[in-house]
Amino acid sequence: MAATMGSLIGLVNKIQMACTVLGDHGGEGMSLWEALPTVAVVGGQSSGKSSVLESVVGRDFLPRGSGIVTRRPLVLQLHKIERGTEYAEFLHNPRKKFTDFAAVRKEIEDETERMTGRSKAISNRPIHLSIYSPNVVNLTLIDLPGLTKVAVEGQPESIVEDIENMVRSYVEKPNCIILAISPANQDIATSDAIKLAKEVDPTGDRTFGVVTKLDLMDAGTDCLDVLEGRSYRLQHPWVGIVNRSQADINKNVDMIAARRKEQEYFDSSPIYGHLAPKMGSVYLAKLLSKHLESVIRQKIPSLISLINKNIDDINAELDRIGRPIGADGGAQLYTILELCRAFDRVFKEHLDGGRPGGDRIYGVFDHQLPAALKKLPLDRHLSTSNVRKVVSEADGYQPHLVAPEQGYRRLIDGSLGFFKGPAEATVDAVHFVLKELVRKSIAETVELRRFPSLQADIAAASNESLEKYRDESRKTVNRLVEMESTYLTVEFFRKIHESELRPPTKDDKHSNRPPPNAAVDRYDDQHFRRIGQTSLLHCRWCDTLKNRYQMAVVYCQKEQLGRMLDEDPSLMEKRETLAKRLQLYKSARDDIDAVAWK
Ligand SMILES: Nc1nc2c(ncn2[C@@H]2O[C@H](COP(=O)(O)OP(=O)(O)OP(=O)(O)O)[C@@H](O)[C@H]2O)c(=O)[nH]1
Repeated sequence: MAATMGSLIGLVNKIQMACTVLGDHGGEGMSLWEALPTVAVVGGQSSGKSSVLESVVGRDFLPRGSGIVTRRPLVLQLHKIERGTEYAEFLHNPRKKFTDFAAVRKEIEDETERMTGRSKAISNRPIHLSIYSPNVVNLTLIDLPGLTKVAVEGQPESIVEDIENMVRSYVEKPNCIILAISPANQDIATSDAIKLAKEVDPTGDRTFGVVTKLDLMDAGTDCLDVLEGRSYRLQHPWVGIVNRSQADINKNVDMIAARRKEQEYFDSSPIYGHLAPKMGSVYLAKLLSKHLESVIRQKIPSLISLINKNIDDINAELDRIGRPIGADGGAQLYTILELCRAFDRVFKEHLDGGRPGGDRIYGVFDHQLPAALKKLPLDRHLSTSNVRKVVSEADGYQPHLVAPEQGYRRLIDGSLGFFKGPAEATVDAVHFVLKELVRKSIAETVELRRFPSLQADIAAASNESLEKYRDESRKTVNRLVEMESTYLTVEFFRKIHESELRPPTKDDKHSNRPPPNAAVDRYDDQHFRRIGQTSLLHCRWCDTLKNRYQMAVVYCQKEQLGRMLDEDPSLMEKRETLAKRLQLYKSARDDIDAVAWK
């Protein structure tokens, strides 16, 4: 890994900003925020926290005042730029570039109030401030409210504990680098910062001890025991600082001048002179930056795996609840058509194989219909006695030459009438199978799951089509039956006549065909049996009545796109959030890849 130092910290800055957009400030579970190293400035009130931060930055920009000034964590990201004027930017107002740092201070105050009101309450929602300057090192610092021992006027008693809890919630994270500020004019043993640091980081691995107000120590006392690590041992060297005094601030001594003055203090100090190169705010900034980089470097593999895990989790969740759909009409129409195609595929698989259910249609044709046809009372209708009755009623006793035409017509019409029942029942049976398959296909189309309205619409459109096709099928089969009746043409009777006059063939011996001369007796049983059999033969031919069902074609109406794609609003919102998170995690991963493997 040949990543440059600056780019590593720049990367963390970027990911931290992403976390803020994600609303991820730590808390439940292992968040990305918690995985990132940060530097938190901790100390008692008036210990000099703001002063240290400002001298690290080299600018005055933090709110000043008595009592509790810092009431929201301030995430301060320092970005080193090569040249140009320095400026500041807030994440809550990213379009505005601040070049006036007094305005930055004002905005911090205003933004604090926006969250907490004018009260002296505190909030753990951080304010994000980025400062771009040629005079800073890449560093992310978090300014936290000062630890206090007593609540002041207007503050609830719980404030002491609330602040401690908030500060603790930051510094107890194993990735937090603690900048513990203690004023030199107080006993280090009573330092709030050291007390808390000791509690959350007993080995002192991630605590940087900073002693302020060295210039304010009583004459004849010094802080060498602390600065040389004898009073309280930490893994990192202690750094002494001399900030601007209140008098300096009042005189508007500028920061650059203050840094120079600080360096002069150490260089010329008879007590601290030997430590001079390792003292002061400039050195502190470099020390922190270097440490932060080495920490980030170690963290990269675990950061990548955490991001990958988050991406996997979000993808799984999105697969479960569905991915966001486009907002414009064209995209929605496309989505709907895609969904309809998905449904169509499932439905066709049911019909053509791949999924069960379509075979029941063949069952209707192969079993149900033949069984019903077999049960038709044709034998009774065409029994000799009924044939005699029908023929006698239709043609009377008028002698008919060969075939009693009216009688034939009535017998065949009557027989064919029986076919209508099973034919319509077949249409209905197929209709119900198809309807059931539509229901099943909708339920089985995974893509449709999130769109209850579209499901209902597809069901309605499909059923409407099926209903239409049922009517058409009924008409068609009835028409087929009627066509068979009108088939009794002159030709039909001529053929019967011819067969009556034809001399008997060999085959006739085994048939019931009477000898030609029997035709003379027009009223014997043979005659009527023959009429019955001819009618039956004709009707049996009708068994081949073919069903001409057309499978329902399902289509979607283009109208009502919005209504069809309406979803549970909370689900929609969740999906949008997840999609946004996913995008941020992916870009964070890209950033890491770009820095880590450059
Ligand atoms: N002489 C001198 N004064 C200092 C030094 N550090 C801080 N001060 C002064 O001490 C006062 C408090 O300093 P701040 O930097 O505001 O302290 P803080 O810890 O941020 O205070 P709160 O935000 O109120 O908790 C200011 O008047 C500073 O000028 C220092 O090293 N030397």
